[in-house]
Amino acid sequence: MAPPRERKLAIVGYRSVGKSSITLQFVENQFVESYDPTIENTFTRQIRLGNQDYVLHIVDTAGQDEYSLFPDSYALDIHGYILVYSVTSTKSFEVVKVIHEKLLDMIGRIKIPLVLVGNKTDLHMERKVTTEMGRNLAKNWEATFYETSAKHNLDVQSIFKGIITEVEKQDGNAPEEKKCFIS
Ligand SMILES: Nc1nc2c(ncn2[C@@H]2O[C@H](COP(=O)(O)OP(=O)(O)OP(=O)(O)O)[C@@H](O)[C@H]2O)c(=O)[nH]1
Repeated sequence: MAPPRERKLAIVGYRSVGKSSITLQFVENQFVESYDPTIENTFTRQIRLGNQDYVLHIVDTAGQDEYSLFPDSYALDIHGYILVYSVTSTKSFEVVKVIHEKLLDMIGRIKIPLVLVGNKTDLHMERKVTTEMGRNLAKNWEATFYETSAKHNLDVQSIFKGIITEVEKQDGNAPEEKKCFIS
């Protein structure tokens, strides 16, 4: 079997949308109710997609707003981006659009491997951003769209499977098989 491919992913979005919670669910199968703002952490986890192993380095970034300067380092060695908003926050949905613009500007390419994620779907009563709105935005970007609940571990794994597929596509290696085995 081919040696594992190392891929570095950045998870970005407005404050408190669940970036750390998604990362923690994926890497450690845990959910924490309390909120502790992130500065920056990198987590590592291995997954298998088709016949290929991947070592994923996930950079859990600090929450941004529309005025934040996007750190230059996020343009350098990142293979793919996970853009997250919360379905309970219109503001976070607006901010994710600004972040997308900044990313395109900074990287200087129209197409970069990214996925769009609407998190906190378990908070039905507090929902402000409809599935349709998220889907339309992703369609504009030609990106894959997921709605997730980090709390209930709903579709969290799909995000990582999806972003790897995007990274491979843009490297010109479409994975033979879409199945994802988590090891
Ligand atoms: N109900 C619910 N709460 C969530 C979910 N994901 C995260 N939270 C809560 O939302 C708060 C913020 O979550 P974090 O994962 O710290 O958010 P973050 O985007 O990393 O925040 P920053 O570090 O400020 O950027 C915490 O209290 C979490 O418990 C979810 O899917 N459902």
